[in-house]
Amino acid sequence: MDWLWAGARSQASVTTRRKIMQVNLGAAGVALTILAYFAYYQWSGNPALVRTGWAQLPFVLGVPLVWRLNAQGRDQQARWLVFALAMGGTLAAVLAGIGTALGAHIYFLLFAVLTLAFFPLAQWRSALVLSLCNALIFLAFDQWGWPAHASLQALPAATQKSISQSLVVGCITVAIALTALSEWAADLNEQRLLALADTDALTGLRNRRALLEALQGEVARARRSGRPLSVAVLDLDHFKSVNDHHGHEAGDQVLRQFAELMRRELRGYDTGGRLGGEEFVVLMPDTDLALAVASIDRLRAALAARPLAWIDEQVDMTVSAGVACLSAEDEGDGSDLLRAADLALYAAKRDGRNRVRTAL
Ligand SMILES: Nc1nc2c(ncn2[C@@H]2O[C@H](COP(=O)(O)OP(=O)(O)OP(=O)(O)O)[C@@H](O)[C@H]2O)c(=O)[nH]1
Repeated sequence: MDWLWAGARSQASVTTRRKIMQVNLGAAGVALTILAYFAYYQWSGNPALVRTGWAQLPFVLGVPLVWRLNAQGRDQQARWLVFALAMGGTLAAVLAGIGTALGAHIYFLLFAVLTLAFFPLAQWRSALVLSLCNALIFLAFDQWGWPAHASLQALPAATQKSISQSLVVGCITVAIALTALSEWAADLNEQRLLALADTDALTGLRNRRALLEALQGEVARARRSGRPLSVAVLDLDHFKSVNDHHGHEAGDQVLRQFAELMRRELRGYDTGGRLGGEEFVVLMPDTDLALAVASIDRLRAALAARPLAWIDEQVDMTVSAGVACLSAEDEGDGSDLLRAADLALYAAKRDGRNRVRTAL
């Protein structure tokens, strides 16, 4: 799927991402249409159709270039190129053998409409120029026509009619497929953006915003069900010295490796996230204080037992944690619970680090 995202990932604007993905899809549509007709024309054995297939084929070669231009951030050129390929391919087909008698030039009408969808609003002039060009080419062919190759004209009227129908059906199918696919791509894009908004870029864990939102949800759930909810705040010990001795990159790597350890060690229904800096949080629904402490202590022990790796060096790391539990009698909300866990964390630091303490 990388070809679809090529260039869209790095864009800040949702609209630009969407347009880039549409162009990438459009390029795939051009390639598939040309290849499908190529196969059909070769199979027919009619010299005019065979010629038409070969005349269109070179335009497929430009499709990877569209994806590449998008990947390089040259999305405007990519947009023009995809239309140049589609228009060039159709023009070659009409002029090389199929002519206008069978209605192949209807594709120019399709391009006239698609242009308006593929160009962002900010480039409406380009879109309009290209759309008008396509509409004019269609009208010119429709008015004056272009003769088909003799061998096509020699085909029985019924065969000519079915080819003509297949071209119209093909045109409609391409339009529907591209519209549906671009909606699907936009949807994927939106889901991806939503996920990104909840994700900490460095560790891939939930970020502060998502954690606080999940915490409020879990508190409400715990209140409804009367089940306990535990929260742990964890802070890597003397993390500053990792940055100071090994550099900021090493610090980042340590944070990523700790996040990986959290994923491995935590239970499936716990939610881990990074609150910021070297501070992490674990939400443990349906978990009383004793069970939560045991769970977090297992994570602490796993980190203490295994140095983290940074290039050829080993970084000994430990973590301190504070755990608090919301029981049915407690009145406080999510922030109170987090504050209690934070106070317990300070106690763990004060008592010598590399330990788990609980809120009173
Ligand atoms: N590499 C890296 N460092 C970070 C990041 N966020 C915060 N830091 C650093 O983390 C360090 C935190 O240092 P302190 O708050 O003094 O805590 P500590 O050294 O872990 O000491 P204790 O918590 O008392 O054990 C600071 O030097 C920050 O610059 C990050 O995303 N990457």
